[in-house]
Amino acid sequence: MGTPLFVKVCGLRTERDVDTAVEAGADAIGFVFAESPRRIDAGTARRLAARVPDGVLTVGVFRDQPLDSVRALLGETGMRAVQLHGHEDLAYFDALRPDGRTLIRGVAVRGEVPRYGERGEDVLLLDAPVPGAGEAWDRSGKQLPAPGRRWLLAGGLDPHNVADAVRAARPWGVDVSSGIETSRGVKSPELITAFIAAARGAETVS
Ligand SMILES: O=C(O)c1ccccc1N[C@@H]1O[C@H](COP(=O)(O)O)[C@@H](O)[C@H]1O
Repeated sequence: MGTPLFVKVCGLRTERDVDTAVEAGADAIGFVFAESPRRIDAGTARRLAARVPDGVLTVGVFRDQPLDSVRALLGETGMRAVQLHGHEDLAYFDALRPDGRTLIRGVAVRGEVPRYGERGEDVLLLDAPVPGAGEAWDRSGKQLPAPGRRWLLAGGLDPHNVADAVRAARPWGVDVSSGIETSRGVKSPELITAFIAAARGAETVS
């Protein structure tokens, strides 16, 4: 058996959805602070994050926001990881590194796939050109990160396609938002559970 697939579910906004994700075995739960229909305020994030057990990563998602406000929100909400999904440069990543949080670099893949580690990130997240839009990106002919690299596949995944996507791309993990929603920003407990089960199911196929 290989390394277990890392499963992140993103854009959760209610206690019910957080509890469902934890019970279903999510490895990470994303809370969006970037401009988005899924955006939540600091108080809500702090309350939701307090329900997440230690073994599950809480991830604050940001996009091209001032470093000071990102730092303040991370501290206030107790997030254990930060996902930077915009044009944040190496200096921006370097400034956050001493805080000791897991650094996730979200990249909208348009042309070539960026190499793992260019910002010193712990995890590289490869996403569609419009983050959180539920669109897949064209992976054909693309040089994906080497096996063993910590990278997440995202963009248009759902309970029906995640297993095939994992078998084809062989990522270290997966991330989903739209594919576990009934309408934009509204998560479905059934879809959260189905997604995590389907992703885990893909691990058993060699
Ligand atoms: O979800 C959002 O609204 C969002 C906003 C800003 C940056 C990232 C965002 N989400 C990320 O988008 C992918 C999943 O997208 P989808 O499954 O195709 O809807 C994932 O990395 C989220 O963290």
